[in-house]
Amino acid sequence: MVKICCIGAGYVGGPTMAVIALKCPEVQVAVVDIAAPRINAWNSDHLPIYEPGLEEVVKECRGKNLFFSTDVEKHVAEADIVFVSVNTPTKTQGLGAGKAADLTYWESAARMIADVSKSDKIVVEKSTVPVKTAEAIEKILTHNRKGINFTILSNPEFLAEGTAIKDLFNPDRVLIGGRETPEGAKAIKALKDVYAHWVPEDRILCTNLWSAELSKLAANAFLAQRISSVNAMSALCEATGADVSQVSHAIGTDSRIGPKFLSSSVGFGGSCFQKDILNLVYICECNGLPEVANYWKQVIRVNDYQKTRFVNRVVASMFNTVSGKKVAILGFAFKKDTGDTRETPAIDVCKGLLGDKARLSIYDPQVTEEQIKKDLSMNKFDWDHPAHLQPTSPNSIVKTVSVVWDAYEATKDAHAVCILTEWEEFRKLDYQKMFDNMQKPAFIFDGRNVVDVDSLRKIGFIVYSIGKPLDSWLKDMPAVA
Ligand SMILES: NC(=O)c1ccc[n+]([C@@H]2O[C@H](COP(=O)([O-])OP(=O)(O)OC[C@H]3O[C@@H](n4cnc5c(N)ncnc54)[C@H](O)[C@@H]3O)[C@@H](O)[C@H]2O)c1
Ligand SMILES: O=c1ccn([C@@H]2O[C@H](COP(=O)(O)OP(=O)(O)O[C@H]3O[C@H](CO)[C@@H](O)[C@H](O)[C@H]3O)[C@@H](O)[C@H]2O)c(=O)[nH]1
Repeated sequence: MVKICCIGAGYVGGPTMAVIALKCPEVQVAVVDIAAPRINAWNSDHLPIYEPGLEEVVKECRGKNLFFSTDVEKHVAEADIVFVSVNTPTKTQGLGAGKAADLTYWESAARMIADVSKSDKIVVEKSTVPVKTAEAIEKILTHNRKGINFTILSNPEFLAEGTAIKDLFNPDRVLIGGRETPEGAKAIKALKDVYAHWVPEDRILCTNLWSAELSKLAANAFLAQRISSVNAMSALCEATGADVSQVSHAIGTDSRIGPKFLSSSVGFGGSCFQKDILNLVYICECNGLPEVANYWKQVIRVNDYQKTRFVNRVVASMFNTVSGKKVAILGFAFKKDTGDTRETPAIDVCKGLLGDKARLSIYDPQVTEEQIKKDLSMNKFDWDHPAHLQPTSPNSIVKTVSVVWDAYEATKDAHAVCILTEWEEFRKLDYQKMFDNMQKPAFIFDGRNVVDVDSLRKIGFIVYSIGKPLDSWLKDMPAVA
């Protein structure tokens, strides 16, 4: 029986291993983590992450060929294939701070693999890492190897949160990179055999190690670039009277451009895009390519501009001050169908409004009060570390923030509503009821284009919807980003 162990029971390790266990009943899969609460949650009825379809898959396999454990060393020692899916945060200190990937967790996992192994192993990079990381990992493994053979593969993950199970069941492609040696080819085949249980052969792409590592960073850079491009257009739409949804549709029908990933928003969030682009920028700089670095840096700059532009629009529209005013925030997760808040644009928007002394009432169907308060008190990049290394006590900024479990409660007596996540339920709210219970003039700032602007204007709201033709009220109160 092939034994797989995955180090890191997070958003990637948990779902990917659960799907491998489901699709390969004869393979034994152990997912291990240093965070005991996370492992306990995986073993309970309340999984540590919300992801449609995940619970069913876990329940089907858990205890049969899928195990969650804190006994990292035991399961690594027993495994034939070890996936490493630990955090690879942005460095906050020292060389490359604010850009380079921090490989502390990866390195400590590699050292532990070298220490506890008693048999040959394939070690798979599942985390997103800088190109050429495999070379460093190989050095750590082989330096301590005691006659054991380690073969390293790169198998980056392309799942998106909220659709992780769908993406894993039916991936556009699985990418496996390995050394162009007989051992490398043998290891690639072993991993390919796992995925071939359910992924068609022509969708399993095999490349050299560096192409696989770089393709992951390149894919995220290209995806984020589309969003920054459409968001840049949204500012021009507002200035000219064009409608960004119509522009997206018009350009997306060109088959060379395609319709996906052209939805204008308050900015992209999530644990990956910003981190991976910063990492790419750093690699370009280290390779003496400042023009290439600047090109990609601009994707992040436009994303920051979009969030600032949104906050400025809110404040400028409300007579240039939100001091003491109640502002309802609908949606805090970085996208719908997830409870994940990592790098969510809601953090920057809320911090911007709090900076102007607003009182916030926040509602998100999947995010807890504890998480929101933690996010609003944390420093940039602190979130991407194992739970026990994150700050715990919220600071004073969160005193003017309340978190409620209902959109109507959040908007009661509010001066304005900001929609920051595109949850389906926000399309179906009773906006008349909401309007009746708000201060007047009542404002809606839709950062996700979920509301029907015309019907809300008929109710009496002053509506701002990103990239849409401006209300005459807003035209008279220009926001300078
Ligand atoms: N979240 C996504 O959608 C996504 C998609 C593709 C790739 N990635 C990449 O995958 C990697 C993991 O991302 P994630 O979202 O699953 O992160 P996560 O924070 O949810 O999970 C990482 C887990 O690794 C554990 N860990 C860290 N060091 C460890 C060690 N030495 N031994 C055992 N466990 C350890 C942490 O406790 C944590 O539970 C990152 O490199 C990320 O960029 C993420
Ligand atoms: O047209 C769009 C599409 C997305 N977004 C935003 O972009 C962010 C990222 O969305 P998405 O890519 O769907 O989610 P992630 O889970 O961050 O997935 C991305 O990052 C993962 C981690 O590397 C990759 O594996 C995935 O392929 C890649 O899509 C979210 O804030 C979305 O709201 C937009 O603003 N407009």
